[in-house]
Amino acid sequence: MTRPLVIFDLDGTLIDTAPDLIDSLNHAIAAADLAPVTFEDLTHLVGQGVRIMIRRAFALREVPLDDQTEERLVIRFMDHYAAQMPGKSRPYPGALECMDRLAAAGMRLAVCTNKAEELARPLLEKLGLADRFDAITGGNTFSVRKPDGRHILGTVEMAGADPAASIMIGDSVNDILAARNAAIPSVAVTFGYSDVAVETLGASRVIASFEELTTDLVAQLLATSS
Ligand SMILES: O=C(O)COP(=O)(O)O
Ligand SMILES: [Mg+2]
Repeated sequence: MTRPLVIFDLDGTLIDTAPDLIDSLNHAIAAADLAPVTFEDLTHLVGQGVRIMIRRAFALREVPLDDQTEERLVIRFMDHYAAQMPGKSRPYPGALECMDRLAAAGMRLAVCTNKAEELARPLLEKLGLADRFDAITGGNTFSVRKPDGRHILGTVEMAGADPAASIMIGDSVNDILAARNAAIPSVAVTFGYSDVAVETLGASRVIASFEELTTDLVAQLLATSS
């Protein structure tokens, strides 16, 4: 049997990056005199990478944003974020044990994030996690990104895995839609950065902690989808 591939979203799923995202976003937008954002704001801003996060912060404050300022603030964010990595970002409780358990059962792991690959990869390296994954793809790895299903399918291909033996774990609508568009099962976590209740996203399953992500659950979701 093909070894299953468990694909994790990064921000708000595998790693709690919110404190650093908020710090770097506030550092960037302060240069344009925008008021700082909070965690509650972040759940509406995050999900489509840095550029969209900055655009949404300006929209939130109802301040117009020209292309030149946008470019400058994207660089300001990226520089600040990269300089302090891994900062306060840590895997969610139970994430390491979960990955250990799945790997011990012969399952393979990948990351499919809308975070820029040049931020995602070093973050995982600095946390000592990068070697666990057969593929790490970001929002700029392909010409499309989540919710486009091809972001997931490209990740599966890069990992040398089979879409029919793959599942996606995520915290936001992008992850669950991307999984649906790739025709693979999905698991939504309740502890991430969704701006809506994850129960409404149509995931195959909802979990409140990584303890619930067992090898049995993965096997069960793959069996019912094939
Ligand atoms: O950084 C973002 O905007 C989204 O990242 P994620 O896809 O890992 O949640
Ligand atoms: Mg996420």
